[in-house]
Amino acid sequence: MKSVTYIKCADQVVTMKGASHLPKKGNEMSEIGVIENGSIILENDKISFVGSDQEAAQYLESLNGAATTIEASGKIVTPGLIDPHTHLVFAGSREKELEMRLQGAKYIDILKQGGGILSSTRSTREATMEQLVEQASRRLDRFLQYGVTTVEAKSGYGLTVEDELKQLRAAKVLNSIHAIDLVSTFMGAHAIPAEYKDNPDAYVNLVIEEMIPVVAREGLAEFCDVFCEEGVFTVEQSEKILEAGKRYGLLPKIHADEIVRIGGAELAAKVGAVSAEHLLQASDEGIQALAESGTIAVLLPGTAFFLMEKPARARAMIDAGVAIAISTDCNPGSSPTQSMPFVMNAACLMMKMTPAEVLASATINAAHAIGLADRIGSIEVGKTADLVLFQASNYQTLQYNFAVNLVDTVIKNGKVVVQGGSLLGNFAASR
Ligand SMILES: N=CN[C@@H](CCC(=O)O)C(=O)O
Ligand SMILES: [Zn+2]
Repeated sequence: MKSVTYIKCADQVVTMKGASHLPKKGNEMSEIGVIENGSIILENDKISFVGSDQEAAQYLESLNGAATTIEASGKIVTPGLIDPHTHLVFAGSREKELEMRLQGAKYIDILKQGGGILSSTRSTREATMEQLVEQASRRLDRFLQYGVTTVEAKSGYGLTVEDELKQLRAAKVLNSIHAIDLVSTFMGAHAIPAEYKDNPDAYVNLVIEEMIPVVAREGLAEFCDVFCEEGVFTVEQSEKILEAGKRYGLLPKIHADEIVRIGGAELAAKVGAVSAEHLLQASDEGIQALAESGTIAVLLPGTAFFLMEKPARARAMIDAGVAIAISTDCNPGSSPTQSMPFVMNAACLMMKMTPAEVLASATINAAHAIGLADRIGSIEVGKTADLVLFQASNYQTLQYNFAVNLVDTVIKNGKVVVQGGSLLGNFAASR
């Protein structure tokens, strides 16, 4: 039987209407399609009506059947938040590195000394796939409570064929058991593993010749990502890996210009990357190149916060016409958080993005960054019913009342999965 849900008279419905073909850039990022006193009707897992409450009542009558009503007065409704960049599946934690960094150690030097990503690689290699699923599903529960309904997840803590596959298979299991939808990215080029320290090119060959073909053959990822960084993968190595991924149908993404400006943004444009991530050090030329290639800048202000660095130049990017998405970068070393709302606050308060731009970055533009904008990221008829009801009477409050979780209700595929801020267990991970 068809289920009908009537979300009645929200103070605001933030629709993000009209950007399913191309991401919002420049001034478009401020056009977020707010309907005052708006209502939404869901039929099964799809949105079938968005508009004024009066029109909604008429539409409901035409359906001629019972509907479940969710009173939304005193709340706003947005599309489900989308996190387009996480390293969700890993074992272990690295709080000692925070202490080291507070005493002056640099994030990249900890990696060069065999810690950092390589420390998480050791723990992840030791874990079974079931243990990875168990640990990541708890993180997904938290994402859901923060209003996130879709998450991209990268591999990159295995760094052997088998361990990379183990991480990607864990993500596949999570996608099938958890309410949150996952999109997978292969990131075997996340670090040079210790056993290849003296022969990084041999590891690049392993990624290209063995890892990429098997990941593609097993259908375990949609995207291929590389940590293009001084002391990690060079621009040349990164290009080879991303081009190899493209030959196997894996769309390129790139961790670019995070710590040292080595031309990662320019490379992203050159290979036609879907997105370039981090970009703290991106040059004016790099930003211009991203604008021209239509590559989305996925900015990670929570990472800049946690690494105590200056964030990316979001305003310069918006002025140049680059489309921006934002993300938690959830990972054990540089951003151990699942809080999209906090990251949204950081985007506003550290990068001076307006509340409207922030919401566009966390919804429709994030959907574009993971290739799903035809299905999610906006509240439009025909789209998947992924929605968040926040305890707020206008969208600006989400950035004003900072570091507070204002999520009241989360609807995923037309079903309520968070109510009154609490997970409804039967929809969360089945553990
Ligand atoms: N910078 C590279 N990769 C991750 C961090 C991974 C880690 O430190 O474990 C990032 O995006 O921040
Ligand atoms: Zn990352």
